[in-house]
Amino acid sequence: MELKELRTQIDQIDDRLLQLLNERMSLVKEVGKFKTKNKVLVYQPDREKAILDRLGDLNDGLLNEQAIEAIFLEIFAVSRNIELPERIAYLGPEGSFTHQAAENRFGSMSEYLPLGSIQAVFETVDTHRANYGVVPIENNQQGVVNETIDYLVGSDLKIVAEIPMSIHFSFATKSEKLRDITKIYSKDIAFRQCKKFIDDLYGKNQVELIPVNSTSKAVEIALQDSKSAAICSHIAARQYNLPILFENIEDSRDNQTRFLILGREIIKEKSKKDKSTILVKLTNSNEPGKLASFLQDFHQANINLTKIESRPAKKGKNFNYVFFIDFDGHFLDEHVSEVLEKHKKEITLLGSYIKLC
Ligand SMILES: O=C(O)C(=O)C[C@]1(C(=O)O)C=C[C@@H](O)C=C1
Repeated sequence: MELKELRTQIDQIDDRLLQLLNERMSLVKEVGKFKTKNKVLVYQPDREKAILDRLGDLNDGLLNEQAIEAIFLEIFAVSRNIELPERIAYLGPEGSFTHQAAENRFGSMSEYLPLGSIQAVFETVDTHRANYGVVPIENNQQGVVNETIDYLVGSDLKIVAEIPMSIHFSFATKSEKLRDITKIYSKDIAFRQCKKFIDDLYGKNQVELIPVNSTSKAVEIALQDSKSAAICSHIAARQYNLPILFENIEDSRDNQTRFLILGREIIKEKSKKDKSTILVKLTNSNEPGKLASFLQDFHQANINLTKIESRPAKKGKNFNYVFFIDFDGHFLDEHVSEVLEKHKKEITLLGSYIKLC
């Protein structure tokens, strides 16, 4: 078939796609009216996941799972904005990996607020200046982000979803010849994680590695100096239109960060596979066996604990601790609700949400 004919057919399909998308959005608008009237949350991650799963099972064409997900996450984001414009606060700066995680989930239609600290993200959601907040909670190479746990302990915000994201670095530069590059800018940690790539490309000592505060800053500098490059997130390079020469240059493919989406209300709908997060402040926690007997109740109810972190309670003179616990199951599951009820004085439920990792 001639190119012209192929393009005519593509145009016809695009016309149909547009019409179908608009039909979809009319229905979404009705859903929005229902939700406003009945005070139901706009963001329903379990419903989105169910749609993706259904489409994945149905699919027998050229699109792979990631492509379907990317297209539909963008459609959901547009839908949510039609229902109610969303404003997302995240730990900045722009172009950070948290920004990338937020955009992956909330799409390009939402309004984004880059903030300078995890505390500011909590405050902004708490005071209704944003609908949701996105913060990192742990990295599989470097452990938990204590600051996030500490603010979860001190705030009324809830966890509405988790976003696991593989951390990939890109090599971006204006230079057309690799051998012209004399300086590479990035965060310290990024140099460490891309050491093999840099050594392979430049050998030892042929290029100066200059650490800066954020990978977005690295991009800004590399944009000014065509004899330099930045090691950065994909989103940062794209934002400043700095050409990416190599993608996924990190030494280890296992580098994953988990982010949390924070909201003001707990998600009540269950999905096929949920997890929950609770905070536990044991009364008389110094009594021997207190923690063990508390955990035993979970074990007896057949609840699988997947994480337990302890943080200083920061109250009183003693060494008291708050436990941050993740387990499989939803707070509405009978076997879970019984244990939560038994320990209701000691437990604060932070949320039940779809388990993605
Ligand atoms: O089903 C809903 O509750 C909707 O609001 C519709 C829709 C969608 O576009 O399919 C949009 C947002 C929700 O997060 C889930 C699904």
